[in-house]
Amino acid sequence: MTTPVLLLIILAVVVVLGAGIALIVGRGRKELPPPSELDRVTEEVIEHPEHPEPHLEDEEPVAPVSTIERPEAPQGRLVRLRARLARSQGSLGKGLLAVLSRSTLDDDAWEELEDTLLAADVGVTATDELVANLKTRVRVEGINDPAAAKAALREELVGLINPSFDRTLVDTGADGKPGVVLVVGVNGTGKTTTVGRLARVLVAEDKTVVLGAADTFRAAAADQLQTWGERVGVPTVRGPEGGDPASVGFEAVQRGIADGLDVVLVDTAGRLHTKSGLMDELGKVKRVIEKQAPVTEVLLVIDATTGQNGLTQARVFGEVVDVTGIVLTKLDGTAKGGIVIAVQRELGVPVKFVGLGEGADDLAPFDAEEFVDALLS
Ligand SMILES: Nc1nc2c(ncn2[C@@H]2O[C@H](COP(=O)(O)OP(=O)(O)OP(=O)(O)O)[C@@H](O)[C@H]2O)c(=O)[nH]1
Repeated sequence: MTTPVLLLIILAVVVVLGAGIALIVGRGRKELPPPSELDRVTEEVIEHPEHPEPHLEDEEPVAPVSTIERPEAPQGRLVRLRARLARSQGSLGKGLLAVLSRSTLDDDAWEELEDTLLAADVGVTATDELVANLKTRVRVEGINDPAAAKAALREELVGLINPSFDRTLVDTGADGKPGVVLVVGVNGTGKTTTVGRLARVLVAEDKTVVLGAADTFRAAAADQLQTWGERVGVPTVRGPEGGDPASVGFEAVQRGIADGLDVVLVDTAGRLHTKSGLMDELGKVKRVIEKQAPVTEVLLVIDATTGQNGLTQARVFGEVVDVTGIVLTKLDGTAKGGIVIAVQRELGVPVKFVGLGEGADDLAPFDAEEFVDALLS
């Protein structure tokens, strides 16, 4: 072999080897996050050593929602939902009115009234109170016609639901910080749905919002929340599946402060009130969030169809996180609207919203008089 040919072969081998090495090195580099991302993660670990897990927003993107919706305006929503409430609680109202429209209110009639109230989950003490008050009024005021009896029943029911409770959502923060709303409850009560619907209510009021997906048990839950947000153009802060929920709450509020937003809505994982470890974790979520800004509202979501169990949940959650308002969901799926009275008594805090269907705007602010009127319509 001549020297030029030998040189050519050596040159070709060097070129091929060089290209191969460059390819391998290039692939290795691709797997590292960009330097700016690494810096951010490192900073977070240094800043919050108690939550060492890095949190990347929108880490697992879900399919983007193409158009941003305009949520239903409050007025139209109320008219529509009032009718639905009347339909769902119709049998309770009819039952009560049927008893009161009798020509004589004898012991049997009072007993029947009592049974109807108990069957609607009003609770024993509230039922006893209502029946005793009505009996007295019938006697003292000489009520002897159905219309007057209905008016007295209306007043007594409104009184039991306590119209003086302030039922406005406390979503305004102090010192230029956002309002922070923490949404808690047992599994499947409708927490994520409620956060999504509240975001829509706030967007319809022209407020700026960020969502915190502190349900890190299931990636699907964070996806679900993110989709709710995307539908109305609201961002979601989320963490890795199985990560620290307190960290996600902390970061969501941090984001709310940094971006000068009005409200941070934090969704939490469903937890059984009987599991003390999970309840402790919830207490921690609130404490960690409050390193950034005070939680202005803790909403406990209760499924109206769960009856007595809902009351036990209310008691235990109330002990751990100072519940300030109740959201009663699935009221469309039960005629046991009396739970409104029972749960307020149990916790001493107002029902602020009721869920009346599976639609995106099927959440209504609760109002004592409207509720009773719908019941007795
Ligand atoms: N009929 C009716 N269904 C509702 C209402 N609110 C929520 N739901 C339904 O209840 C189911 C559970 O809702 P989610 O929001 O996923 O409940 P969650 O509490 O976040 O559930 P976990 O994260 O598993 O604890 C969904 O199918 C909702 O559509 C309501 O007011 N009426």
